[in-house]
Amino acid sequence: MEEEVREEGNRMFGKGRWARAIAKYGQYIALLVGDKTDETTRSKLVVGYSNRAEAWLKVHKYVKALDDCNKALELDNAHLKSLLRKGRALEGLRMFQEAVETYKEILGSSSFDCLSGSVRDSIEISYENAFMKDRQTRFGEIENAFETSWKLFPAGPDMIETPPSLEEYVGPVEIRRVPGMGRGLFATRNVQAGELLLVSNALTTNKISTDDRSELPPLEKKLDHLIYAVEEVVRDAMENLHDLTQLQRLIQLDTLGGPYPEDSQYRDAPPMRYFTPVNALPPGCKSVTAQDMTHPALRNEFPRAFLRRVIYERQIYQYGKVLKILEIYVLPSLMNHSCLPNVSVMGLRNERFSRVFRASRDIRQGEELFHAYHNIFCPLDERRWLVGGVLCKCSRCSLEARLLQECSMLNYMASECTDIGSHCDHLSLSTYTEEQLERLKRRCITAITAVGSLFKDIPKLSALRDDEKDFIRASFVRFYRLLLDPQIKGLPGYSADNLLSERRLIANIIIAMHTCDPASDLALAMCAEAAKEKPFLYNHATDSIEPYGEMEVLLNSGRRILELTYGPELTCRSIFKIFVSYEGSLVYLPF
Ligand SMILES: C[S@@+](CC[C@H](N)C(=O)[O-])C[C@H]1O[C@@H](n2cnc3c(N)ncnc32)[C@H](O)[C@@H]1O
Repeated sequence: MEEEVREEGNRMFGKGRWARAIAKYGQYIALLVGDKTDETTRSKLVVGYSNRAEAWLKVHKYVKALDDCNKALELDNAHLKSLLRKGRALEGLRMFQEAVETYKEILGSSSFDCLSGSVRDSIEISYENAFMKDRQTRFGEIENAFETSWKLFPAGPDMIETPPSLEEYVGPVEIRRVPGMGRGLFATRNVQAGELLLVSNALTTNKISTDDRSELPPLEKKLDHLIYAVEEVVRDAMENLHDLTQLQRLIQLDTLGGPYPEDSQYRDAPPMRYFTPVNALPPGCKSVTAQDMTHPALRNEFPRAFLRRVIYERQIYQYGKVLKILEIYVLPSLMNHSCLPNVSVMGLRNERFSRVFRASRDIRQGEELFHAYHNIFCPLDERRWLVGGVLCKCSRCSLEARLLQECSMLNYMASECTDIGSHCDHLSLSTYTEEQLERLKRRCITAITAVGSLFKDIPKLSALRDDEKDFIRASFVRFYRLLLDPQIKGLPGYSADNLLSERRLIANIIIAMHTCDPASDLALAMCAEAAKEKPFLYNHATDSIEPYGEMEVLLNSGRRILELTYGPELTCRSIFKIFVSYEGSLVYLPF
């Protein structure tokens, strides 16, 4: 009788009807328990628990799967299928260290050699993957993941199409309150340029199809998606209480928008353990507890109106338009913005939308961490309100605001830059007549010359430090970008030699560009179509331009440029997107 029930369970499993299979295996187990002393019954029970575990795995109920595996292993501690399923359940719970131990047990078992070659191979691969993920979670060792995936493909920009899947990592980072700015992230120790700070995966993402003509406006869809995502995570965590971490992260949903004094109850600086993977918690530090569940966010009590406003304000004020994609990152959402960021962000379009945060220069212990929310290569007026609808308080904006007030010529150049930009934004250059292009080009050339002389002729500007000059010049990058546009090629009256005289600026800007995502796009646009002739490299140390010919040399020079920019102690050996530009050619450098 019980065998019929088990077979029915197997049939349901074979048809992919997981819930039915789980119920049938449950029935099977219920018919057997009570008489565990009998050897045959014990082995039947092992199969029952183990099969149900497999069905739980199919529906991603890892705690339940783990529980069934443990019950099976209590009865037969050498049952390989149960050990294997236990390993997968532990991986599902992101408990990689325990998963590694479990796979090790299988590899060391006497019956391992009796398995078929392909099963042995797949177990070895599972072990290696879990090992790699464990190292990623605890030590931020993500280089292996890159190397493995990158090695599979030929070098070149295509590499970005195959980004590896990464586990989350929390490095030397802590949350602190920042006067007048809510909370921020800070370095807990001295960090070298290039060091990994965080790897975060999106809590939820929402793609909005552009040609969707349904009645619902995109914003409403995002809201629905967000609410659905909140409900899903809450529901899942309620059923699966070991996985409270994700739920805890929802506390941070309010960081999506600007400051809301009336919502101050939501705006605590939460403890880091909410964000730290279980295996990476310091000894003695407890993971999330049921007590932590008292926060309104965790009971999904964010009012819809609140979420709506959060999304509206982010969309309209921060970006000035409705975004096509909404991704929610929790810990990174506590990082404030600066137009002089010290953190670079690399977004991977893998299935979990991983974001990799690294120090883009040396950072001292206790220093606040900033990344750039938006394109920082435009004049102050275009940047200042892009920080969630509030005025940017970063040091670059403050200095620039003062200088623009005091220096009418700089002010004029800023409006000229914005005006020139509007030509590119609103009307594709390809629709311009020859004459219009020529006029635009001349304006750019005049502007470049004028910006160059500002820093020589105006005492307030010539007195600035070199780095301050550079970041103010970076606000006028558009002039250069336009001249590198294929539509405006030729440049009679403004030869490559002239441009080269501005190469120090260009080199600096390009180096700065990879410190933030949107700017990297700009670098790409700026460089992609440009001359592929002999490239040059700006050498900070000698303040000179060095010609390079060979790709091999370029790879080395990419590493060198980082060393020169960030200091010789650079130890980072991971993959970086580096744009090295010399008269505009682009190289995508893995190292
Ligand atoms: C993604 S959150 C960052 C975390 C935020 N400080 C918090 O406590 O939730 C973005 C918000 O932080 C504040 N903020 C971040 N960078 C800022 C900056 N440079 N100037 C002024 N406000 C900033 C703004 O209120 C912005 O809407």
